[in-house]
Amino acid sequence: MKMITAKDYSNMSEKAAAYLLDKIKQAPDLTLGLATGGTPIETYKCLVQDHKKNNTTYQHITTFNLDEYIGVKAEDPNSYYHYMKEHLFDHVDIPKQQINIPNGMASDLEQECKEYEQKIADRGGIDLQLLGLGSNGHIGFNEPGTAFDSTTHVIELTQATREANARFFDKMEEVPKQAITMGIANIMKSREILLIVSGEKKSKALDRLLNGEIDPSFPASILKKHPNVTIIADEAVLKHTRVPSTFLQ
Ligand SMILES: N[C@@H]1[C@@H](O)[C@H](O)[C@@H](COP(=O)(O)O)O[C@@H]1O
Repeated sequence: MKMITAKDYSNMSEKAAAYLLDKIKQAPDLTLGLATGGTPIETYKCLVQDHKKNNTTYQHITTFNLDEYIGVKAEDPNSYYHYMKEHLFDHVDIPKQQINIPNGMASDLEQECKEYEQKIADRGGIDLQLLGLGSNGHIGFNEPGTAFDSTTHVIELTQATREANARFFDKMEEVPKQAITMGIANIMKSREILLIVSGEKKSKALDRLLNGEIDPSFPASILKKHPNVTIIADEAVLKHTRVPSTFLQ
């Protein structure tokens, strides 16, 4: 794993977007794994600004989102489908048929997971996966205890995750209890991973990732076994994180 440091959230977002754009320019038919949550919002904003200014094209890009809430309609402002349209897809030239997000309204969720797996496989896997870090170490919605060899599956969200995401909803009761998420094996199979982490509240999690044991009780810990992970972290998170010197470029 290597670490790129950023001054603050904006600077982290600019660096993350520049990193992604560099890869997109090198391989315009890239298969990108995308994340939601608060952390990537400004990264997407930078991609949109770049698209407007420099015309970087997404015509041949294929995307796979990590996860989606179960029981939230696509048009609901809290669906990850809606989030992606709002923050990225409606503002760049990616063809709709190249966008993949699990369908949390599918009547047969097991079948939906299988089909999502197949779509990823048919595309030849993910080239570059963008990741955020949950405070409890979740990646995608792979909560603590999720098997490292898991593939796309239905997950019960922990109370901590529901509380962390409650800020996007009107009431706590509206926060879904389940989601579909790519598994840890899917994430680990991506050829490259870009993990973005910002803010003091993520210090404990980043510290555990960098210094703790590799253990399913902290799903992100498996990233240490991936051969090509880049972390972009801002000063606020790094202030209370012990960074082993081997991680610094
Ligand atoms: N499912 C998402 C993850 O993909 C995200 O990376 C993580 C961190 O979220 P945030 O960036 O809002 O801190 O939790 C969310 O619940």
